[in-house]
Amino acid sequence: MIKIAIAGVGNCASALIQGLHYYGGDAAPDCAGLMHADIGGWRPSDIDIVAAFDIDVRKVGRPLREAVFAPPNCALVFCPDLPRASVKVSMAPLLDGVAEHMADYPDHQAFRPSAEPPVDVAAVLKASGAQVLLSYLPVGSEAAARHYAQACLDAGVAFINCAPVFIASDPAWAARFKAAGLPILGDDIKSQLGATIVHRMLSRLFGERGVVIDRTYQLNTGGNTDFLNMLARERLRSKKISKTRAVTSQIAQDIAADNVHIGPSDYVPWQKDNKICFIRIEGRGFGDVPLEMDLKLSVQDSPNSAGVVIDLIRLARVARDQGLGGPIEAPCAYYMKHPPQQMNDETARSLTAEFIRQAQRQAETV
Ligand SMILES: O=P(O)(O)OC[C@H]1O[C@@H](O)[C@H](O)[C@@H](O)[C@@H]1O
Repeated sequence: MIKIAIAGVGNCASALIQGLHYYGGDAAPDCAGLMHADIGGWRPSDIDIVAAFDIDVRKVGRPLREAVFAPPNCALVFCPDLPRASVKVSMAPLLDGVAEHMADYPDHQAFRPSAEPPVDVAAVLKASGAQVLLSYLPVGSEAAARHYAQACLDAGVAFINCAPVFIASDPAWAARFKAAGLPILGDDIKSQLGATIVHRMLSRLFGERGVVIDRTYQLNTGGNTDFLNMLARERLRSKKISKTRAVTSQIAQDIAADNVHIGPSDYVPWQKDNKICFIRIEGRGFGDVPLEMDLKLSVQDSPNSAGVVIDLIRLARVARDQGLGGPIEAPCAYYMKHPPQQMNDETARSLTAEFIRQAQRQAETV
């Protein structure tokens, strides 16, 4: 089994945990909806959650199978019956890992930090036997993200950083993971078929077809706690950088910062976990003649993220077994918005495929 721990029992954790059970049962024998059924001999049903951390009184102390459906979680329920055996959610140190603006909206006013004393994260990781920690902290949780990264180093655990806090892409942190012989995959999850991958692919297409991009925007609205938290503009610094670089790295020519606007745009409570993205690209083609493209994408945000995380967990385990420390470059570039090294998605995909093929070969010879 691949033993994982989860920091942050929000909508993304809900979708992932439902997915683990969904793909472990008879519901999807053909594995439709997965990018990879098997990575290095590991299937989704081989993933076991051995520890979970949160701070919300409605989740802490409860079995994870119940906590994932506790408010304010609102992810689509596509697999309601989760197995009985499940860990209890531990109280994490508060730090800055608390979403903002919850007092302003009725659905969120019941939020309180649990009165339970916070656990020692590294000690819980060690005692649970976790091999990989997944960070689903709210945007802007700079101190909390570093706390979990340090706990991974202390406990000998691989780290997957789904949040837009720069750890894998910070050379100092990357070096510390490398020295410890522990893989790190980050930063900021790029969803399975979401705003970033679509905007990147289209930006690249313009360049490949000789069309100059003059201006572009990506506006996103949603109604989950992630979007609520992002109303706090001061928490958005890294997120804006991450999302913007993910796209501008794919634009063939230099483009002035003023001509690119990418970000979370508004919180619309009734949208719940439905994220709606509007992309506009204005360019000039043959004869300098203008053209423009508008696109609307509507997705369920959390399953869209889980479709990527389910690969990353298995890649982290494979890398850990191979003794690879530090950021694993190709999967970081393929699955994350702000990797240590940006690549185009075609290159990142083929290098990741090669990494998986090698892991498969090793699994077959064992
Ligand atoms: O759709 P994109 O642009 O790839 O971004 C997706 C992800 O971005 C992360 O920052 C969010 O916290 C996730 O919930 C989300 O799935």
